[in-house]
Amino acid sequence: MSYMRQIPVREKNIVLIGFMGVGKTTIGQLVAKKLYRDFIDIDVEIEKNEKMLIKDIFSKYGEKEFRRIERETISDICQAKRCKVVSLGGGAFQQEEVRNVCLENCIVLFLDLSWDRWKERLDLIIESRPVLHNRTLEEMQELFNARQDAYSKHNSRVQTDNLVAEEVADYIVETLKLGWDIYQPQKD
Ligand SMILES: Nc1ncnc2c1ncn2[C@@H]1O[C@H](COP(=O)(O)OP(=O)(O)OP(=O)(O)O)[C@@H](O)[C@H]1O
Ligand SMILES: O=C(O)C1=C[C@@H](O)[C@@H](O)[C@H](O)C1
Ligand SMILES: [Mg+2]
Repeated sequence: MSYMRQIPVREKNIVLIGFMGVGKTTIGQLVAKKLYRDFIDIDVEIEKNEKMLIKDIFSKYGEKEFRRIERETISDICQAKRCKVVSLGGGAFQQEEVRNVCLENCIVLFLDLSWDRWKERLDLIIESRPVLHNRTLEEMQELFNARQDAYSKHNSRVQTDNLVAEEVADYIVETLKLGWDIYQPQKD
């Protein structure tokens, strides 16, 4: 067995996962502010490093290349940084390597939102999410359902259906401070 240096819990990065549009970016920023931590949004990091919008990376290089860049960006940040709040892109947790690096080094919080509430947000997000382009609503629902299995690997889940972003952020801060519902997920 390889020797792994334990990261003290209070220094671990807090990573937010969940389907696109559930609020990872919005809520991650709020949580970071409340905990006096720096905030890192992986989509923003990628756009900064590549000097391109994500939708242009998709159209110029394709999704496979985007996923490679995404995987490397997350891996570097999750292993090198401490005490950050990190919001992932909605598809990142589909990659096993991303799940492993996050669950080994960070506290992973799943932002859960029902399909019915999610549908109401579609107009807000569709333009900048190429994965949703050219899909019918039924196909989006299939993708939503297909991704839930990967999101089930987390250390804690927050049901966000009836909460505004500020309330979700407050709930997360309380959860972390009081150690509510933080558990180890089953291995893949
Ligand atoms: N709890 C909430 N209640 C209502 N609206 C919200 C809530 N959280 C986020 N929103 C709104 O939903 C939209 C999408 O939020 P956001 O960009 O934070 O999602 P995301 O999870 O980061 O998506 P992606 O995976 O694509 O990066 C924004 O317009 C945001 O204002
Ligand atoms: O859910 C997805 O597959 C994506 C979500 C966004 O955050 C971006 O990472 C990108 O648009 C892909
Ligand atoms: Mg986001």
